[in-house]
Amino acid sequence: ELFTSMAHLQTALYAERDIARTLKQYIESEEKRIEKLKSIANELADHSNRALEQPDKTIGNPVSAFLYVKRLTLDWEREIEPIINNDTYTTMVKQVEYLRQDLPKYEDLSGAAAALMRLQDTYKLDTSKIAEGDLGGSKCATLSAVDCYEIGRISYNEEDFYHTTLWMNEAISRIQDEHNSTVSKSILLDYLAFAEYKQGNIRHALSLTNELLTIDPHHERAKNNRVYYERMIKEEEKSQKRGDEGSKNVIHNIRKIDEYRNSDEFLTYESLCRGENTQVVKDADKLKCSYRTNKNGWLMLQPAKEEEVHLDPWIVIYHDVMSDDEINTIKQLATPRLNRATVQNSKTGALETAEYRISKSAWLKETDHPVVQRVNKRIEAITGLATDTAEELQIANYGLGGHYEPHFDFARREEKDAFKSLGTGNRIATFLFYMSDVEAGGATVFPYIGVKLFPKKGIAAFWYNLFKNGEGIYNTRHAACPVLVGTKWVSNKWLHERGQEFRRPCGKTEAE
Ligand SMILES: O=C(O)CCC(=O)C(=O)O
Ligand SMILES: [Fe+2]
Repeated sequence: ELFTSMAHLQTALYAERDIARTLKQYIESEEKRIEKLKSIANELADHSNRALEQPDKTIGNPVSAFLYVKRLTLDWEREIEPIINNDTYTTMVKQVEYLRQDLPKYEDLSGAAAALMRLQDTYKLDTSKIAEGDLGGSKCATLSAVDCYEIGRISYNEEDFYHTTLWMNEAISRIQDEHNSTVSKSILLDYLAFAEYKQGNIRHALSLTNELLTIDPHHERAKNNRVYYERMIKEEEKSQKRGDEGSKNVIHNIRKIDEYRNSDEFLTYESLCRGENTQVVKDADKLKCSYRTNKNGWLMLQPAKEEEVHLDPWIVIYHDVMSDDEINTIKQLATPRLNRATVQNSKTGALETAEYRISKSAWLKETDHPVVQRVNKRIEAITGLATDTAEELQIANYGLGGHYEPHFDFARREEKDAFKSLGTGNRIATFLFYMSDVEAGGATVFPYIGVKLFPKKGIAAFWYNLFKNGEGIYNTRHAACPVLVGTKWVSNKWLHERGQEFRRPCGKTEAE
């Protein structure tokens, strides 16, 4: 999901800046051109005025006649023509078109709306609070009635009538306080009534339609809908009198239920994201903190600050395990096009956008970068496991609403071939660095065991995904909660089975 990535939006900010520069430059050069055109026009007017007073004098004198003809031919072509026929405009249009490629597109708009609705659901936020820009973090923007209407329309087009209702209602309540909104109440009522009908609330749909008809008595669709809703309600009442089974024939198939979103797992995931203590975390009183040295020279000098957050499966956090400098370097290596520079072409004067693009795949090859090597060595020292390069550090940048639904990091039995191409076996363990603080949201949660980890810049989480016999530890199922306010950077290092024979010998059972 590119559109929720902060890095992507940041690229758009650079493009926006460059478009502004292009426009300003264009305006400046056009202003100069207009000045020149003005003086050309004045000159022509002056000359013709003077000459027309005494045409004979001007045209009759061979020298003046020569100069006059020269002025309108040679000089015209050399001096005037380039000012009149000038392609600054076309150049500017092309430049803006080029830069626009990096601006958000319509699919980004629906992505941003989807992110808002995801946050609304997961964090149980009031629609009006969201519209007020009140998301629990810093507040900076509010939504107008039209903005709410547009969000409602996006949901409507995706047949998400639940959110359509919430946002159209919000638009209606905002329109009362706005003077000249560009959306009318009757349009909002029209959408709202239909969304209510689609959710099976026919009586409510009818009363909204009646309200619409008091505002706009000639609304054709509303008149038809009123007849239709009234007939449905009558039929429903008739069948109820006859004692038929409910009103199934009327409302069947109207409600679209997203099964997964209503599953226990998903509901637990969401409640953990909200920070609720849904489950009793087993053996929470036995958790310990310690300094880990592993008799390793490097760790002896600077022990890893280990904090247990769960015993079985074993999940720990390491504090201060990545420095700000290292974090900045890794972010920079992983961010495409953030190091963009805008330069001026010396010949044409046009602005050119030079891209020092470091794509993700380029990053994957940068295993010899000193910071990457240092980080890998640290993981080895702390975990006692070898870091192969089958999967390099993976960097993720979650923006608004960015999330990752519940999953296992290891390959299940039935997907034996998942990591075959790597040739290094399954993911034995996960080392997950947090490279930013997150203002609100963005926790890593483990729905089966009730563990929630809140991001903090410089810490890392570690857990084994596999028992010693290679079986997957299903209780490590985890998810990344949607980012509510701020941006979240994490870096994953997956450790594989191969190469660990002496470091973590295989066992016949789960434990040993
Ligand atoms: O970002 C997180 O909190 C978890 C990420 C994760 O689980 C993954 O990338 O596999
Ligand atoms: Fe994961």
